[in-house]
Amino acid sequence: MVTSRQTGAALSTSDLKTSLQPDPISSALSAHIELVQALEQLRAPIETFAAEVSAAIERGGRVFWMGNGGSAADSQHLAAELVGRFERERPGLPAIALTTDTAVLTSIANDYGFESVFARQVEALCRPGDVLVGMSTSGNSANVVRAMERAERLQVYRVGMTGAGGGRLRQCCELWLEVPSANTARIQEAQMLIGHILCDLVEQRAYNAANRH
Ligand SMILES: O=C(CO)[C@@H](O)[C@H](O)[C@H](O)[C@H](O)COP(=O)(O)O
Ligand SMILES: [Zn+2]
Repeated sequence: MVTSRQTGAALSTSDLKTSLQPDPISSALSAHIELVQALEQLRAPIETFAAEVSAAIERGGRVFWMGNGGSAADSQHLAAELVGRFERERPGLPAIALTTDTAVLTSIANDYGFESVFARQVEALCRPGDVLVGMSTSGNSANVVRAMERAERLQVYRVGMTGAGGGRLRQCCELWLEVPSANTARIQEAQMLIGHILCDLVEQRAYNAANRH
């Protein structure tokens, strides 16, 4: 069996199909465009996502991001947009990616196992009223699921961003954003678009608050 992940999940039929396409460029572009158009159906959950993140920040909370592989990079990218700047000048916003500190990640993985790398950080850093965002294409990464379960006990607002179906992550988050695709790369592209829209909405609110007279 062809496997692609640490989780041992088999490559999906659509992943395999993509590698056999006679015109991979056109097929990737068409699949991307079709998926982006389908994101209109996520308008309401995206608005809720932005409202929850803004409300958490306004009450002194923080937004934490986590994920594996491409989703780790995406977590860092989105945290950076909020701490630094997206498109407007406004105060820095408190966002933290749980994927960055190699000493913390390796000590937890070495002493407790890789499945605990995010959960242990959630236990140490998250407080009631914070937001935790889990980015996963399968929804089945054990370290992300375990961290969400830990966050529930801490009264942290939990957002799951997944591909079609949502895997195990769907069950343990309060807000679920489902990108309707089974192709890992296409899901990640759509998740970054959702993330950038979120940054725009949250930043706009922070900008308005900072410039109110
Ligand atoms: O970026 C890619 C594939 O596009 C990979 O690095 C991918 O993120 C890794 O295989 C992850 O381990 C997949 O985890 P998940 O999205 O199922 O939670
Ligand atoms: Zn990728």
